[in-house]
Amino acid sequence: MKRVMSVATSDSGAGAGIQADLKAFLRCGVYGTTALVAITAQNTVGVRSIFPFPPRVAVEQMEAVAEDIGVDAAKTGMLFNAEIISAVAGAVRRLGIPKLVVDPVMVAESGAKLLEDDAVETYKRELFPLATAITPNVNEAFALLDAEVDEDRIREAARELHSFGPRAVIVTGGHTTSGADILYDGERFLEIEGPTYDSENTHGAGCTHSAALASFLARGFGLEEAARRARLVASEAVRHGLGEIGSGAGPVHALGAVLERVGA
Ligand SMILES: Nc1ncnc2c1ncn2[C@@H]1O[C@H](COP(=O)(O)OP(=O)(O)O)[C@@H](O)[C@H]1O
Ligand SMILES: Cc1ncc(COP(=O)(O)O)c(N)n1
Repeated sequence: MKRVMSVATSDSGAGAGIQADLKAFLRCGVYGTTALVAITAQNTVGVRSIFPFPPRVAVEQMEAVAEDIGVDAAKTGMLFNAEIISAVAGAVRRLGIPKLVVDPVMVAESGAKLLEDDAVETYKRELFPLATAITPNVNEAFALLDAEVDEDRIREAARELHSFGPRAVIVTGGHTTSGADILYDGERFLEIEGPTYDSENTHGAGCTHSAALASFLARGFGLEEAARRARLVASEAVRHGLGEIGSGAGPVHALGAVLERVGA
């Protein structure tokens, strides 16, 4: 079984973050491990507080897992500050993690800020160059470039983000009119299309997508096929989103489609 590590933050409501990643790993047929960098006190309505760990906490977890269990691919989620991003980048390099998906989480579905302002430069300088793919949503793509969101300029934004060194950029389409994820690999653009559901229960969609992408890369699929499968897993999770859990945006349900198929 392939081994995929999530380097991310805990969401106490378990809709996003490390908890969403583990559910996605299970859904995608890989063995999931975790390196926690921070804890949020969070529910479907909002984020009350954020407690970051000292950077070495993340590094020691990454080393412990790599030395015994191994890491075929990793994803990063909410990393919160520049020190943590820098320490994680150092560990990815030293441990020789072969495939890396960087989901530059900046703002929660509920509106809370999940990244300190001065951390954007560290992402671009230290972590993006190590990434197989970065997966900003449309708001994050433009925020990383300090630009206003403009749906007609997503391709330009992807091209500019590619210049920071990731092998590919996938701008996810959950908040765009077309709903397609836009993949740019430095040579061509691909529209990763799929069903779009009219649902408010999308808390954790981005986390599920990046964890699924890392899983399919670990399993040996090429980037395009992995991106198509990740789009499908994320959209299925949205389709089965749990409106009855909490009073805000309900959590996605990564295993919903699988449970439906087995009649559970
Ligand atoms: N309403 C939806 N229907 C189907 N797929 C969706 C929907 N919302 C998001 N997705 C998919 O979930 C993944 C995450 O997208 P997005 O919502 O852009 O990220 P984030 O959760 O980080 O804001 C993408 O693959 C996107 O296409
Ligand atoms: C710990 C953690 N990580 C990531 C997200 C983003 O997920 P979403 O945009 O779906 O709120 C979150 N809210 N909390």
